[in-house]
Amino acid sequence: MDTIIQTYQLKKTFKEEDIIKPLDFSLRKGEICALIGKNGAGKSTFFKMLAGQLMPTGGDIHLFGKSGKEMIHSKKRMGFMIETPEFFPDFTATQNLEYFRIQRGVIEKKRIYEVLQIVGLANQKKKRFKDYSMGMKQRLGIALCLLGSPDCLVLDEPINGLDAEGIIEIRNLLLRLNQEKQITILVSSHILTELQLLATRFVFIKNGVIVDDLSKENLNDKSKKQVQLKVDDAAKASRLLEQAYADIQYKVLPNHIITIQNHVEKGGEINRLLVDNGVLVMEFRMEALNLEEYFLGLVEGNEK
Ligand SMILES: Nc1ncnc2c1ncn2[C@@H]1O[C@H](COP(=O)(O)OP(=O)(O)OP(=O)(O)O)[C@@H](O)[C@H]1O
Repeated sequence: MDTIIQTYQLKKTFKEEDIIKPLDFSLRKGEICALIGKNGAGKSTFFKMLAGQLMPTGGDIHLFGKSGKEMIHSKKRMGFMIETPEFFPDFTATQNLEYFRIQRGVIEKKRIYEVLQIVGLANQKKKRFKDYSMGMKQRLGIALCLLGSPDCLVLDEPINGLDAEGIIEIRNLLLRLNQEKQITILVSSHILTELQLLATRFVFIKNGVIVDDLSKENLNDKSKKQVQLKVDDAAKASRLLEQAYADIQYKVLPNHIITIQNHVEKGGEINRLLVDNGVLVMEFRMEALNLEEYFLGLVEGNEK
């Protein structure tokens, strides 16, 4: 079974507003898939439907190939962290996990020590939860997800609010879980760069719609620099560019600015082409593409 999560036309409406538009998504075994979207894009709503915390308005969910009542068994193979769990502030990690172990019916007590070992909290046995750093709190949340020995983790913004050190801790932990324990991971964030070093696949969500779905390699290609030009006649410059390069990818932005996403290595040649044909080039620069704006479609302009 290579597909772990599959949704078919999954939809959620709140008060007649479509928060998740009919959405087809699949998570394949072994992936670390990042779901990237601004606040309010619908990430938590989507995850809550996967976890069974929210009833979909329409569509279907399959987990490990099972849906409906049969999905109960598949759920046991999943670990969800949708909101930071309510841990007892005066309890230690062990005491907190013992409470949830009993509540969730995990038989083996020794599993607590195993998961604390995995998340690197085994040597913090005496510290109370309220004295934990944000990173440690998140790691305990992940330890709780791991109690039932899941094959797949679904984590909603586990890096949110962490400092640089905390981000590295969680990133390394998730990489280890994926590589050493073969756990498939679906993780969300509203900041692409937080997950850029972690994920193998990037899915961008905007207003409840998946607007792009890229492998790590595709994303790296897109991260290349772009050329930005300010000209006196954007329409003429566009015509010249299209005549010279049939496959050119560019956008015309307000104020006669043109950005070019491919052929960036030919910057000098492009400049000469425009100038030789009577276009005044007032500014010419190479800049890194703001991937988040690009993928979430925030950049205004006439996309070719
Ligand atoms: N129970 C609810 N009733 C009505 N509207 C809701 C409810 N839950 C979420 N929404 C709305 O759905 C939209 C998506 O919210 P959601 O929490 O899924 O977004 P998100 O991408 O996870 O963002 P964030 O990172 O801010 O949590 C928001 O506009 C939110 O106000």
